[in-house]
Amino acid sequence: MTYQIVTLPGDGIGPEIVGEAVKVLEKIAIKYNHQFKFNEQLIGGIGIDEAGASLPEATIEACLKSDAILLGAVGGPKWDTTSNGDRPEKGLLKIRETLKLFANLRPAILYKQLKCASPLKEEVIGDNLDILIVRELTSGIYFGKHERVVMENKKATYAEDIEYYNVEEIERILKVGFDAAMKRGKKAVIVDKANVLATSKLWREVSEEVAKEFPEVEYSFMYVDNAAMQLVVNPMQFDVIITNNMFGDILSDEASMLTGSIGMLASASLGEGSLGLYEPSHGSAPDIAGQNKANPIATILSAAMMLRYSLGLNAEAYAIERAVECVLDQGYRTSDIMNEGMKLVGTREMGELICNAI
Ligand SMILES: NC(=O)C1=CN([C@@H]2O[C@H](COP(=O)(O)OP(=O)(O)OC[C@H]3O[C@@H](n4cnc5c(N)ncnc54)[C@H](O)[C@@H]3O)[C@@H](O)[C@H]2O)C=CC1
Ligand SMILES: CC(C)CC(=O)C(=O)O
Ligand SMILES: [Mg+2]
Repeated sequence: MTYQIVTLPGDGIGPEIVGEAVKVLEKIAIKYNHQFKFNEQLIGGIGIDEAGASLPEATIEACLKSDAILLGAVGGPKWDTTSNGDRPEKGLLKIRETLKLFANLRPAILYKQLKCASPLKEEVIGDNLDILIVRELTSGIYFGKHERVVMENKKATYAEDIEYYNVEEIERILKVGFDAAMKRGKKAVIVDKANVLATSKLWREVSEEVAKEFPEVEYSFMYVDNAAMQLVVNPMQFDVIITNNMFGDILSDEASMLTGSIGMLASASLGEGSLGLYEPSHGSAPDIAGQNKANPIATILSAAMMLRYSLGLNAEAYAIERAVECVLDQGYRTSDIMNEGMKLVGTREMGELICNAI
């Protein structure tokens, strides 16, 4: 069968890690007799440089015609102050919004081989850590009004960012979260700041209603400040965490360290249909870009999620996940997950090793 895949390498380490994930998908295509047609498009800083926009029209058109999208990362100091107000991150937010990808699934899974790569004590992370963060992705403060008003009297200058959620937006992400919990450990924690925020209070009300549709799911609420602490004190208490756009962004970076590195955390951004966007949870890592140092595993595992969720290729997704485990079993590590006695490899070598293990 033939599948159309748009690749959006983006900036910084993006091209390096997407390159390795494409190699892995090419190996899958050979082994399982599929055809993946890759169509590379621009997004982020390179979009601004080469096409004058962080999300060029041609990219949107290609994505809409595709079966799935694989993205690297966007951003970098070069574009932190552009003259027309555009910046790489705007392209990322816009593609999520345009494709209506409201549900961001970020699994923080500890590979047993990486227990000692985490800065947390082994007894804290346990043996089977597997948390799914379900993050709302197309609303909240990232999509509210952002304004800066400069007054003549400098002291009166102000800026504001508005957090907005309506019932429909909250309901649909909660349903994704509760549904995921039903297929896992049947436990959901809704993370908010309901002791302060009106939006969080609304999330709680809607949660009580949605929960009635999932009577088997044991659910509770937790304030985000406590959740940040609980994730490092007792991460094993969590099964599914459901939360808003900004809290999910922050907590998923924190949860990544339970797995050893942000370079291990894959993600899937999904909407109502089968079209999805798959990307590692990390950014463009300008500090290591172009040095063959980036860990490509988060992107490779995101490609596995793409096979599972958008293309329905479960066996193939599983083959990638097993290949990653096999390479970790053999002791190969990129520098972010390196430990004594292990074999240090670069981005390209890690990609090759995973291909060879398929
Ligand atoms: N989805 C996206 O495209 C995102 C883009 N960004 C953008 O990325 C740029 C850098 O942001 P930062 O805050 O530094 O976050 P970052 O996630 O790019 O990097 C944070 C730290 O993690 C390390 N790191 C990240 N990915 C890694 C990997 N695969 N292997 C090994 N180490 C890895 C980096 O070297 C750095 O030390 C900014 O322009 C930011 O706006 C940030 C987050 C998400
Ligand atoms: C750069 C942001 C817009 C996105 C982000 O940090 C993320 O999705 O993890
Ligand atoms: Mg982030």
